[in-house]
Amino acid sequence: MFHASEDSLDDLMRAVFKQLLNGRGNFQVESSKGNSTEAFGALLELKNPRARLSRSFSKAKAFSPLGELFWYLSGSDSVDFIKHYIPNYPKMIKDEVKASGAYGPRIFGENAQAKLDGVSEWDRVIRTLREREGSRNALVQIYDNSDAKPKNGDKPCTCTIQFAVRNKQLFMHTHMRSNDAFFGLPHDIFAFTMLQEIAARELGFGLGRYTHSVTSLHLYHDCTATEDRPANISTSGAKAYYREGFHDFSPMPEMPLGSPWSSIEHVKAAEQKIRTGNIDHTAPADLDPYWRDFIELFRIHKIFEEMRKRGDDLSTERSELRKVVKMMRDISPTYRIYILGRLDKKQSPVRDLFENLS
Ligand SMILES: O=c1ccn([C@H]2C[C@H](O)[C@@H](COP(=O)(O)O)O2)c(=O)[nH]1
Repeated sequence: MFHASEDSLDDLMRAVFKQLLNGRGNFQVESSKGNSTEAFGALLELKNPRARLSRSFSKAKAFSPLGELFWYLSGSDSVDFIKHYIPNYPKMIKDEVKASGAYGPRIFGENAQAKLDGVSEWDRVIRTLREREGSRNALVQIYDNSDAKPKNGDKPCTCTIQFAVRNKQLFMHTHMRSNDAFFGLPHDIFAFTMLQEIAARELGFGLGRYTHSVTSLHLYHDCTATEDRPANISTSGAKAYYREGFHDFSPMPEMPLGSPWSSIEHVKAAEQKIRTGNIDHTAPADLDPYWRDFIELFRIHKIFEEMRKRGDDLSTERSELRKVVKMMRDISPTYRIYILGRLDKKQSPVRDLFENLS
């Protein structure tokens, strides 16, 4: 069995890549999604669940995990929604319209209606822990037996998410049947630890540790694109990441105290407006900066997406980039590296535009 317990997502990924690139006892597995090296039976622990974003040169991504989180919170199974943040999604699940394995509807109800009515699986878990802090029943089952039946359907990789209160702190444990160490793992840990912090705030407990068990934790071998699947650069990517050495440690800001759900509703509404074209949509004035930052990041992502679709050259100064610089001044410096990562900022004038940020 492989296990690792670390302070940050980067330290955890480093331990996982070390095992999958050079460790003992791994399996070589052939699957329809490509050949991979697998650690069978893995247990990971993130001691500081707020250190959930990579600060590395090659894996520092915030936009796609944040987009995926709000896809879950919206209870959506729309491929159109998630492909705005993860363009390869339709190819990965082989469906252009509906992600049948989407987690959001299973946790919060379709389009989060059950959450709005207070009858979702999430609400049941929260009630369970309110009634009895020591409960071992506060879990949501995501993978269902019926998922095994559709032949080519998108099957959830997550089996259960479970919460528990210990020493007045909210702990969370996720079990996954299958986890892609390079692309899936950082997204999954980000989303699940955010759900953990949301539940901790809703219940009024501190944030405990996050644990994550996986039956098949695997690293795909590099391969070129075929008609059926996109190219994969996981193994060379993991090697490049490993060569970077240790990364700086910078946890995300703490979520404001109190139930976060009214703020989440504001961000959900804003995300939808921005994604569907209203790029200038701004947050309500009284929204806490923690949540306002997410809205600004969604706006910045939309600006970059529009530029990418038009094929704009990101090394020249343009009005959209000046707008991004202006927005960056008002959001937490934690997120700057993710924004800079979207630029070809090595040359002036873009370099000067972003370096003069105070
Ligand atoms: O939240 C998710 C969803 C999917 N996957 C990866 C795991 C597998 O590489 C692939 C799904 O393939 P199967 O296990 O269904 O064959 O997607 C994840 O890592 N995390």
